[in-house]
Amino acid sequence: MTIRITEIFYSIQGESATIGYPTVFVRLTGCPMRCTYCDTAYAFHGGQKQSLDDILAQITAYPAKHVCVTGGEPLAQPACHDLLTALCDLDYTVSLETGGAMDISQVDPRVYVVLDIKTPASGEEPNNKYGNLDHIKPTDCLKFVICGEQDFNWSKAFVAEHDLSSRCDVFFSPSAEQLSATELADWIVRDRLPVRMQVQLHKILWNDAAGR
Ligand SMILES: C[S@@+](CC[C@H](N)C(=O)[O-])C[C@H]1O[C@@H](n2cnc3c(N)ncnc32)[C@H](O)[C@@H]1O
Ligand SMILES: Nc1nc2[nH]cc(C(=O)O)c2c(=O)[nH]1
Ligand code: SF4
Ligand SMILES: [Mg+2]
Repeated sequence: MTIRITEIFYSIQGESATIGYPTVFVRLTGCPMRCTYCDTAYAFHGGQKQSLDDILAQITAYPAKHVCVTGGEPLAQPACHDLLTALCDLDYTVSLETGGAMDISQVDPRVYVVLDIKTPASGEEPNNKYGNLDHIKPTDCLKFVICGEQDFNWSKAFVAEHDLSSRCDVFFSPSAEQLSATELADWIVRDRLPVRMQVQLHKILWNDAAGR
């Protein structure tokens, strides 16, 4: 069994509930979606097929307790499930970044799922698998990457309609260089929304296109 990998690197978690923790990132190659703002298009193609043992050896070489499995779309490769379970068995705190086009029901329940709900301006809203919301645990996160005021209004209505904030942490994040973080924060405060504001910490720290 092999998994196609774009990169494995050690950095500081820049997003969602485990922000700030030293973390090993495993970026799987390939994605069925094409979000307008995607900062990781370099992971759509290429990469290298690697065995689970080789992947685990690279991860365990770093002194981190946290592993973030991301992409591309990690769940587009079925063997991602074996990787997630192997990492949980090694007692890592494992988070999975997923874009919501794939079924999350078979993800190891020890994994912290970060499920991105694609907004209209992402261009991928029709590909949201809304049945995934039935499998969200209180320890998971939902994330909305917001490109502008229409996205904000859509996300606000969606959170209210499904009472998402009572189910788990909900993050609103500005699409980098497209919407000002201050403006988004002002809207959240103005409308008294029960959501968590997030900016991508790694872009503030290193101004990388994708993060490291
Ligand atoms: C690169 S994706 C990989 C995982 C998965 N494909 C997904 O979309 O969740 C990781 C996270 O980065 C976010 N992201 C990508 N480009 C972004 C940008 N320009 N600004 C803010 N967040 C971005 C995505 O929405 C997603 O939450
Ligand atoms: N530092 C850093 N934190 C991240 N958290 C989620 C990331 C991702 O690309 O999924 C990411 C990333 O690319 N870099
Ligand atoms: S789903 Fe994730 S990796 Fe795929 S295009 Fe959208 S942001 Fe990029
Ligand atoms: Mg990134």
